[in-house]
Amino acid sequence: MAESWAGLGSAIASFLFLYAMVKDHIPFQLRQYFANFFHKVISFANPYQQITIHEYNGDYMRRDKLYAATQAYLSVACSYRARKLKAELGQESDKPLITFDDYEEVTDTFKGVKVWWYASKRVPNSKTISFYNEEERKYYLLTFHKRHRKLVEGEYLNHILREGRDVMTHRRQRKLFTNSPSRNWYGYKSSAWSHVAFEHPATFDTLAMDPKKKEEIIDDLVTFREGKEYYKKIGKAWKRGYLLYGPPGTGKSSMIAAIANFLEYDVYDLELTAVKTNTELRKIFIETTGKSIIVVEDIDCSLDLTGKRKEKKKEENENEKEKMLPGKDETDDNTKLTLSGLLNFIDGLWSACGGERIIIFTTNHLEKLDPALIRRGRMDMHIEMSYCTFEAFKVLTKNYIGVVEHNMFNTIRTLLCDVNMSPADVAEGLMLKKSRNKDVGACLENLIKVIEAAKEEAAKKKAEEELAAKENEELITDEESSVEKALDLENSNSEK
Ligand SMILES: Nc1ncnc2c1ncn2[C@@H]1O[C@H](COP(=O)(O)OP(=O)(O)OP(=O)(O)O)[C@@H](O)[C@H]1O
Repeated sequence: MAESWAGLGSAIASFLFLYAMVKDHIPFQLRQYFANFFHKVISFANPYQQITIHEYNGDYMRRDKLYAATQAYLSVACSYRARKLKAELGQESDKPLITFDDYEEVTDTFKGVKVWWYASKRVPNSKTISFYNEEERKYYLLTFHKRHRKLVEGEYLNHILREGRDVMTHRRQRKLFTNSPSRNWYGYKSSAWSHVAFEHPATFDTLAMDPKKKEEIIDDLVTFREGKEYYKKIGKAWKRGYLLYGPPGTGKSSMIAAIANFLEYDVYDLELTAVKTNTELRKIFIETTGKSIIVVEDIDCSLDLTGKRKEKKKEENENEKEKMLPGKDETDDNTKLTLSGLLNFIDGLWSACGGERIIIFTTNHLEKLDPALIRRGRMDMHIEMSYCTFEAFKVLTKNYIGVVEHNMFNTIRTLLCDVNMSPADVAEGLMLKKSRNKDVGACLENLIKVIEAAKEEAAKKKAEEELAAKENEELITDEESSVEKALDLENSNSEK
């Protein structure tokens, strides 16, 4: 065997030597013909096939999406098998991406089939004087056996795309958008949204509320996140609306942050009072992306029951009321933002625009909202954020002072039943402060004082209200009796 390999080696060497000698005397076309012929022979004999995935294709300004997904996939799936690794921080990310270095090869196995990945780059030829400033062109080379071609093309590449996108979603720096118009650095392209990094720390663990209700919400979110096929099957847009209502300081904004962190979505904080027309609302919406939450906080302060803008003059409002009834304002698209514009936005355009979007309205006054705005189907889940219950209090003590049980808990439980305290007020009372020597007992004592003061304040307010109501009642009774007396006098005079 060794002899035959040695014979083949020397035959090739002799052939190459001869070829080098006569190469310059062979016409170019013939040389080309030989090159093609050898290439065919080698391809025929080689049982392996290769696919190249370039970082930049055609449009050099844009990174190829398959390349980016492959890089993300390989960083998680097989980079640990490489000897040399490299780390980089992408523009859209806040976590370094660890992948295998150039000229490294790793293997992957999909459905029992082994494939090879090789990272490489094409370095520009320094001898060539190029008009353009040529840069390195990176690429991945995927090698697999020819008999697995169908599996690789049909399933493996899709698998990489899907998994890679998931990895990118987890790693990306999430954003908080607000609809204050801005111009980006391209100059020619203006955007309806400006953004900052979304870094709110609230999670469902830090949220103080009834644990059962919390479970229900998490369950609903998970069902939504995994419901792509289901929504498709039932012919509904992949979207969900949540209405959060409750008094100030009960955690509505914290809940939005917790949802965004749980689903890893971006947040679009829509300031409706800054939107002038229905057309503008549509334009703003079209610029949002999937995997996002669109939030309208204090919806009752943005639009009133009939949809008229708060700041309009009274007499204008009278005319507008007519026009702004749902379904009547199609011609007004360019002149004002209306309730029906918002309803159309939720039902029509929003449904038509891609999937995986959540819309959240918050309000302190549920009773002020138009039922049409919050009916099921538009706002699928109504979530009440209530005053601090004992269960919610325990979540706060666990997070704020690290205790789940204490002999002062019973007193606090009784007090919380007697008075309406928002979780924000309770949280403030529990804050570990230097003045309290960061002592748990001192914090709880302080909280008891705060709740007692609130209780006293509430009792005082109630007494004042009762007194005012009584005085009002007496005033009405006095007025009624004087009117009656006046009538009696008038009647007796007329009888005379
Ligand atoms: N349920 C809660 N769980 C944990 N922390 C809470 C909760 N409610 C309020 N807080 C604390 O109080 C602060 C204010 O709460 P948040 O802004 O979420 O209330 P809100 O209901 O949105 O108030 P508003 O209606 O005034 O906007 C938060 O930063 C948080 O620290």
